[in-house]
Amino acid sequence: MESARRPLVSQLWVKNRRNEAVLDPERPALSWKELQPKSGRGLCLARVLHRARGLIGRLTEQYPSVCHSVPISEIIAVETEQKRYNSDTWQKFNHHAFTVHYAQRAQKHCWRCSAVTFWCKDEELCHQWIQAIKKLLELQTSRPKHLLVYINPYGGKQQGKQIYEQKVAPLFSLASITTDVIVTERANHAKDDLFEVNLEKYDGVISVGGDGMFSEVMHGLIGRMQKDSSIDQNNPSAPLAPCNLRIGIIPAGSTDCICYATVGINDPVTSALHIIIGDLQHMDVCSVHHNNTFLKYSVSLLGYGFYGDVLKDSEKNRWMGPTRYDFSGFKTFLSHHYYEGTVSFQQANQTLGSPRDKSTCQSGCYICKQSTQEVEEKRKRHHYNLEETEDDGDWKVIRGKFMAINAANMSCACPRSPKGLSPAAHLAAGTIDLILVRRCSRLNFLRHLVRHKNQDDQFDLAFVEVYRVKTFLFTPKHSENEDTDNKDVRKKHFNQICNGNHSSCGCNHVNSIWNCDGEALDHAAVEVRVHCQLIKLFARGIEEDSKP
Ligand SMILES: CCCCCCCCCCCCC/C=C/[C@@H](O)[C@H](COP(=O)(O)O)NC(=O)CCCCCCCCCCCCCCC
Ligand SMILES: Nc1ncnc2c1ncn2[C@@H]1O[C@H](COP(=O)(O)OP(=O)(O)O)[C@@H](O)[C@H]1O
Ligand SMILES: [Ca+2]
Repeated sequence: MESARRPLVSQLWVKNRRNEAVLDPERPALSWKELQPKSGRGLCLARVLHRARGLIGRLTEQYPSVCHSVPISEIIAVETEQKRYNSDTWQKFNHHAFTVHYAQRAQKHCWRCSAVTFWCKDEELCHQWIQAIKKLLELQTSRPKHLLVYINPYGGKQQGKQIYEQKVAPLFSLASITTDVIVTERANHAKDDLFEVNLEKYDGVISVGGDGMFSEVMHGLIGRMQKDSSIDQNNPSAPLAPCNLRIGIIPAGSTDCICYATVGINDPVTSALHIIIGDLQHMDVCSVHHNNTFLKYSVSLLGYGFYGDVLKDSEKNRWMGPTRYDFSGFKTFLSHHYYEGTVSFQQANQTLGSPRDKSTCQSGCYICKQSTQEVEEKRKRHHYNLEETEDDGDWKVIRGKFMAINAANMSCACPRSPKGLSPAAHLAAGTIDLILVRRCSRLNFLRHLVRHKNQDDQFDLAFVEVYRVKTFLFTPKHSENEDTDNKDVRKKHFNQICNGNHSSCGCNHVNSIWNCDGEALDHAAVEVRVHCQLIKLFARGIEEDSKP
């Protein structure tokens, strides 16, 4: 037992160079460092070059005695080397080699699967190393072994199936992860399936597609949990049962903001590696109700006005792929609509930070960690039927004319806006950032939009307000029935680019619609409530310094 904790230290060869390799179960990490060749026994060209490099390095103080180190938690697999090296190396080491595959940070937030082959002088040493690494890998208990995968073949650029088969499946198989793969045949296929399937045999569910596909998987899992726990989703104040299965996202959609904002990049290989090593990121979920009827859950953006109109117009042009949003965004910008209504909300406790904070939510975020403890205590109290002591503040009511009402449950960072709609929003603090953009000129609205692309503060404008809240209500000024009936009111909302036939401008509504993670809601009047850390993802949040 004692020997299992001692480091394994051996001389192994990497690319024909002698290295000292150390497998330290205490750290726990695998490291290797090139050893300088011994003097004497003649001078071969390699040795001369090596010495010269050492000398130059010492003179310039950059001798490359690089020590490579890989945490065990980031090793993907270890395998006996098959014959793929030139026969010289193969002969020299009598065929004894093993290869370690590991996750390596490439560019910012982008991970790649790298491999290093260690050559051993004898078979026993080779076997000892492979067994020692495998033993440490077995201790990585958070890694998934069996996954259920849903692929939307029509998301984004319709590449979901190819992305999964070419970039992800080979990595899963290298890591000995087994999968049941379902290519969806219709909308809601994944969601409906998750209500029926035996989930006990899986360690996680993977969504291959965009935010809409993720939303389907999430609705399936959350809905199934509530059904199994006899919780009525129509009750807006019911404490929901959390989902134990983690969800993984392989980005293959149009915005992929849930992936981008939880991993830092929308890259299928990076996401696959986070899944394999069993990362964990808790995430808040908003429930949306209308008149005590459950409508939907949201994790990224709930947007009324501008983003609702963009969505409505873009659905007609799905054939354009992700470009549909830019096209409809441009059209919606020109149509320049505002909507009247009342927003009421309770501001969150100040310990949960502010949307104007300069620091952002990152891996190991202390505000989210604090919420983890609170949510655990709250669930315990609920389990033992103890009373809740909510100290939420007063309700604030704002009546007005809005260009946009955006509720960001996370930063909503995506390739279109790398810092997102609310750069300081938290992934798991149990809060939503409510952004109100009041009626303003086209130029001012453009100024606000442009700030999503640059470093300027998009909230530092007189017509923009932002609040950190736990719950909010929205009531449109005009009743929802009017929307389809009252043509006179519609006319009041014409503007210079709308010629009155409305077929192209999409402005024939007194009310806008809610864009809920890219899906349209059927009602404008909504009650929204955040459920702290309801779901878990195979991710780790944004790493501060993720350079190689
Ligand atoms: C002048 C440049 C202005 C650029 C403004 C970019 C703002 C981008 C904010 C993005 C927020 C994204 C929130 C994410 C929501 C997603 O869950 C959801 C679903 O994703 P899925 O398709 O993967 O399933 N996606 C969406 O609803 C798409 C929202 C995209 C909106 C793009 C708006 C482009 C606006 C362009 C205005 C151009 C004005 C030019 C005037 C000269
Ligand atoms: N096989 C399918 N056929 C049609 N629609 C589907 C299918 N599978 C999933 N969907 C639906 O497609 C919509 C968009 O999916 P998503 O993955 O978000 O792509 P995008 O990012 O391009 O919008 C979602 O509403 C999802 O429910
Ligand atoms: Ca979508």
